[in-house]
Amino acid sequence: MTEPIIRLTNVFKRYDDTEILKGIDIELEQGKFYTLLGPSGCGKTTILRIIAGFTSATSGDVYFDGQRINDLPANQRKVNTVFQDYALFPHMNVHDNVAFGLRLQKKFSKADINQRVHEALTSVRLADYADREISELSGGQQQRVAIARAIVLKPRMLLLDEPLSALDAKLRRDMQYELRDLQQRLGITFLFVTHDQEEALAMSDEIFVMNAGHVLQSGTPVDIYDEPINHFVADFIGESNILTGTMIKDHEVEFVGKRFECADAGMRPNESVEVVLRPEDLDITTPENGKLTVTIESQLFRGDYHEIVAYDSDHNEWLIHSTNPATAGQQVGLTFEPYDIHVMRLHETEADFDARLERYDDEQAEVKRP
Ligand SMILES: Nc1ncnc2c1ncn2[C@@H]1O[C@H](COP(=O)(O)OP(=O)(O)OP(=O)(O)O)[C@@H](O)[C@H]1O
Repeated sequence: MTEPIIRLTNVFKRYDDTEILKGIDIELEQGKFYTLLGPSGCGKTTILRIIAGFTSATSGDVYFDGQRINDLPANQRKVNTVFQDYALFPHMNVHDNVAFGLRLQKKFSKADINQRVHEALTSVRLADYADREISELSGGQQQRVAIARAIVLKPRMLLLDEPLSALDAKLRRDMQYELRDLQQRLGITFLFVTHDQEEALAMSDEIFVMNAGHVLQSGTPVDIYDEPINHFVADFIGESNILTGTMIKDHEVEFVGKRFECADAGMRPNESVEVVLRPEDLDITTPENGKLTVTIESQLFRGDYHEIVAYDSDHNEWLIHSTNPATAGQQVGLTFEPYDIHVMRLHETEADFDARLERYDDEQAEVKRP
């Protein structure tokens, strides 16, 4: 394997008596789109700041291309940051904002600077806006100037700290496509910070799900969505029905007093577990054709599905995205497939989880999604 562009090993960060990062190990490969995802205050920005060199790790190591860079000043690192508030200079026009970092380096001719600014503005589709004042731009355009200002320096890596949070929903979605497209065109590594799980799922090659100073799980959006490692991840990513259950034996789990075939394996017989079923993997049918009977509490029509809330005989609440409508008070059967059941151990580390999946991968293939 080629050397990762960034490697953090056992990174801790303490402010006064508070431990903000508690042993972060991450590796980022060249040319991929990575996202740090987690609730406010979990330490995402602190990781960016350590990589950028704006703050240092209390302990642990930071490598860039295999070289330890803990003590390298920020301005000598081949990374640039796009901040949440853009941090543009309001008294300069678009061209001068983008040219600022190049001029500061004092090694480029005027013609070089003009050429590079033009290229950067073209990349973000603002080539015609070079002479505009910042105050004459929309929020989305200002965001693109901030990105142009970062990429004009030709960094090997771009750090993006919640860059879309100030935009309205429609613009935010457009910018998600644009950023993803830009990353692929430039071929440089992006490390993107967000607390928005939909944004992370839509944009990333790989996501690091964080909580309280730890990376809980890393993987592709599909891996994390389909195989959340624990309750926090299952709850944070997408919508979930999470139930307590018992793993009877490999490929057989019990919940709500019934036993079901499932894909999971590698737990102790009769081990207590949690079971995740995604609302979109459930549908409703007649009670006799269902795997479980539930009573409908309410429903909302959402355009392409009916969002149903129901309760089972153990009083667990179920969220169902059904293709069929239902009426409050009605008893219906729930349908789902063995591969829609995701079983989680109660206290499993990511390393143990990965090892278990690898061990049981062949067996899982038997009941996996076709
Ligand atoms: N300079 C500092 N001094 C003391 N505490 C700090 C400092 N910088 C950050 N913190 C604390 O560290 C914790 C993590 O902050 P960080 O900005 O990394 O979180 P985050 O996950 O990026 O959250 P958000 O999405 O709200 O920005 C927070 O509790 C914050 O108050």
